[in-house]
Amino acid sequence: MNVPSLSRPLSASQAQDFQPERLKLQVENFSLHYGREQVLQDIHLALPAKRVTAFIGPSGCGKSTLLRSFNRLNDLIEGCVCRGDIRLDQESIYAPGRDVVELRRRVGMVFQKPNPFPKSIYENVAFGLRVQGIRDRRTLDDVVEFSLRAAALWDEVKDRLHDNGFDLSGGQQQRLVIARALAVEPDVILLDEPASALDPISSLKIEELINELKHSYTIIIVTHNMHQAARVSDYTAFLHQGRIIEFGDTDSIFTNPSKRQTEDYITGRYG
Ligand SMILES: Nc1ncnc2c1ncn2[C@@H]1O[C@H](COP(=O)(O)OP(=O)(O)OP(=O)(O)O)[C@@H](O)[C@H]1O
Repeated sequence: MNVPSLSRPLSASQAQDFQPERLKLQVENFSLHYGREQVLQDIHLALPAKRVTAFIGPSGCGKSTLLRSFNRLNDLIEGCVCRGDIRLDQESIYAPGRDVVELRRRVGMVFQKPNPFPKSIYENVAFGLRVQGIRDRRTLDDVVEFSLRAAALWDEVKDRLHDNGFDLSGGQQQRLVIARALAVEPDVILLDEPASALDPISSLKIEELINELKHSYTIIIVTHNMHQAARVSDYTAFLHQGRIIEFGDTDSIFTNPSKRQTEDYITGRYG
């Protein structure tokens, strides 16, 4: 098989053809209902490792639902039923007996509104390790520093690690939440409109952070901001009424979409 260079984005057909070990997530014939309402229909997607994929589409088309399917957060919603499969590193995440706690450690999630815990900056980041029973101070210190550096927050908080997380600005809180997700060594980070509640400068900092993090993590971002999708993502999936209308490398989707619906959406004709 002709394996494209990882330094260049893939076209949709190349992504389908991509070597299995470099695919992080594969969605196969995936459908989801909330009660009687079908929200996702026959989704097929193949997402390469260590790349950023953006989900775009009009309000209510199912972007957040699809995002939540990658770490089975929808399981917590009563009446939610799904069919088909999602594989992480070739293994089904919906297989009977799958350890969902471990899945959510590997597939971390950051929401639109920063949600630090009412604890110190240090304890916010150390939280997941403490839950795992890790008590060794040196280990905790190292992971807290590593995670805060990786989230581009260390320099701003290193002298106030024992201040409450709520004392930070909104943008800093969002980076704190990202540090908390990084501390448990995820493979995948799901970002649901992570910058939409932030001011423009904080929003740009999150975008810069995403550009750094993609060297180490596979990232999926839901965003309503077309400029942001174009800036931060390598691939884009356009959803409409629960279906993937088009998926491909971001440059192609934004400059030369193959479907009329995609073009109408990204040029602001609807949605
Ligand atoms: N917990 C829930 N229970 C029942 N229906 C839900 C639930 N969450 C979402 N829905 C419905 O599922 C559909 C898809 O919602 P979802 O939030 O995934 O869309 P979205 O594309 O992310 O929308 P937005 O851009 O407005 O956030 C909508 O019709 C919504 O009303």
